[in-house]
Amino acid sequence: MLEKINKAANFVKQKIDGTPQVGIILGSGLGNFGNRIENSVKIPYSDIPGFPVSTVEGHSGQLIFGDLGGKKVVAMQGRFHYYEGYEMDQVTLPVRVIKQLGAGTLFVSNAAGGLNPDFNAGDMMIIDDHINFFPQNALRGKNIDELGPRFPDMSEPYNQEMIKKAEVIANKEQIKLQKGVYVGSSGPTLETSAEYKMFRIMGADATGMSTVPEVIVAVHMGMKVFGMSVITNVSEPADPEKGTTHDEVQDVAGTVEPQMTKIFTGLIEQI
Ligand SMILES: O=P(O)(O)O[C@H]1O[C@H](CO)[C@@H](O)[C@H]1O
Ligand SMILES: Nc1nc2[nH]cnc2c(=O)[nH]1
Repeated sequence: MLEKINKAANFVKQKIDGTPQVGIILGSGLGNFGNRIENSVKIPYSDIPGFPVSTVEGHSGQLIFGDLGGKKVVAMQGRFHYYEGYEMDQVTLPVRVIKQLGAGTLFVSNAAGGLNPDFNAGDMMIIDDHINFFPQNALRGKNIDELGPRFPDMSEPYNQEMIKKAEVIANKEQIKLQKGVYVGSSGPTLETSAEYKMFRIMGADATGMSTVPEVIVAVHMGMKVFGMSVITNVSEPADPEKGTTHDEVQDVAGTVEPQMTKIFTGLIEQI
């Protein structure tokens, strides 16, 4: 695994000039954020040794390195999901490569279904905590001691200082922000009505099919993590007959992306 990480990181290092301080993972419909990165170098995943390829619509499949908020950043325009058939070490390989490139902070974003009855489609939620409901932990298998401990502490996976700063930025920019718990499960099915209810009873405010494995691996390596969900649909819609489609998920996320950009950029300026 270490060899795989180094090989991919060394390939990327040859293509870029400087060290990224922040890694950013862009969720479904949020890829346009990548186009806001200046002086960008784009590296298709298919060129990077050992990288999987994106198979989901709205995840274009490239690393974008460049300047944002006065810092060097590297963004994943497209992530890998467990439901695509990838093993957990493939899903999380880019996070390990991003750390190996030098980034100490990870920003994650996703499109998610709202479970909290106070949430509406189009809301943004700061991820305060998560529930790992994937069938496999991302760190299952022999621990890679060079990366982190066998039993990583998960009492505060999301950096509380960055959460407070994000709330200040949102207040100043008059952006409405929710805050809550994200539950990650494997998908690709969206939830039945009973499953949405179960996740709510478990204590979650939003649900999706990503993020948790990436965050676990990042925390294992001692990275600081900040996460945001865009609520693209809700578990109790006004018209229950309508259902949820991936097109709708991408459309709603796309309309909220400019606000997410303001929060992410504001935070990066303060790092
Ligand atoms: O979590 P991201 O990648 O934003 O995508 C979310 O949107 C897709 C479903 O429409 C699923 O992949 C779900 O996880
Ligand atoms: N699991 C899950 N993932 C999503 N991604 C966007 N909306 C949803 C949802 O309602 N459930």
